[in-house]
Amino acid sequence: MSTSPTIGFIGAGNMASAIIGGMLDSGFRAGGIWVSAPDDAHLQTIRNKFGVSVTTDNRYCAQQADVLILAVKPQIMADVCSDIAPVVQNTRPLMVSIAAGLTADTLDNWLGGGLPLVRVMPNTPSLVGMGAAGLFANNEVSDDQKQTVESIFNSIGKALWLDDENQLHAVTALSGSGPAYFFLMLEALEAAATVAGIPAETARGLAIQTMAGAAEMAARSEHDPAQLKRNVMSPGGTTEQAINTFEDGGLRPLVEKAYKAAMSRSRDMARELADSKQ
Ligand SMILES: NC(=O)C1=CN([C@@H]2O[C@H](COP(=O)(O)OP(=O)(O)OC[C@H]3O[C@@H](n4cnc5c(N)ncnc54)[C@H](OP(=O)(O)O)[C@@H]3O)[C@@H](O)[C@H]2O)C=CC1
Ligand SMILES: O=C(O)[C@@H]1CCC=N1
Repeated sequence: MSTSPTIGFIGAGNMASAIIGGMLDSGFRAGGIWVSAPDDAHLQTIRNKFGVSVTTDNRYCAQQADVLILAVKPQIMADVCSDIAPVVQNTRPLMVSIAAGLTADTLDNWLGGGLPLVRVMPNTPSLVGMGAAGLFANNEVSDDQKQTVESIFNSIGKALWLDDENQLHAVTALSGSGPAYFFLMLEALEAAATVAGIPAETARGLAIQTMAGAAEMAARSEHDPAQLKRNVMSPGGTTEQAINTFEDGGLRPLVEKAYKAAMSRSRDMARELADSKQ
């Protein structure tokens, strides 16, 4: 693979935009990126924002790419794959899918078989260079190609390889969906502080800074999160009251239940989508 491969994106939504924005910030060339999606007006917005090349023709985008990132909803992936299959069977780019649930075998089957394919479960903080991605490669992927995908996702955050594709369900429920869990916490904290009389803007600013500070501390500290939490809880103080309220209200089992619901949905999607096109 060349040192600066052309990267194609099929799909131009939330996740493709997050990855492209992060890649450009980290020094990838806009001239080396192609994006395809059905709505020309939306594509023009993407082109104006990022300076990338755009087309409404998925096959044309596929033809340009050394690395082709499939960034459409899982439910339309089969149609997209069967449309581009003749092109990619000819040009044999490194295929990358970021879709939740869809297995490498299912995707490879839809693409005509035998292609190098990496499944990635990224997340939206990729847009600000703080993404977290789990990666799994099928047997056709060379070490060189692995390095290429790793360098793309490391450029927008942290990329970690998995040996077992099944673990991607667990990663989806952790870091793929995870940003939404923390946004929910921000919403709830902001609402509670607003009810207590703090202006919404101030409440949001303090809540965000607190979440960012706690994450940075957890990342840098030699202590585990339980110890860091105890360090905030002065005996007989305020934090203890809040933490006891969370524990008594069943926050831990609720988190586990929510996590399992996301993981189970990922498994169900894999089954439903594989069955739907057989
Ligand atoms: N959102 C997230 O946090 C994460 C999402 N993912 C995965 O990423 C993938 C994309 O999700 P997300 O970005 O949120 O979804 P969006 O709905 O935001 O984006 C989907 C994109 O696909 C485009 N599209 C629709 N039909 C076609 C077609 N036939 N050919 C080409 N493009 C098409 C849409 O075009 P138009 O804009 O014109 O409608 C849109 O740009 C999913 O598979 C999801 O599982 C993975 C990790 C995290
Ligand atoms: O909710 C979803 O299905 C996708 C996958 C992970 C995050 N968003």
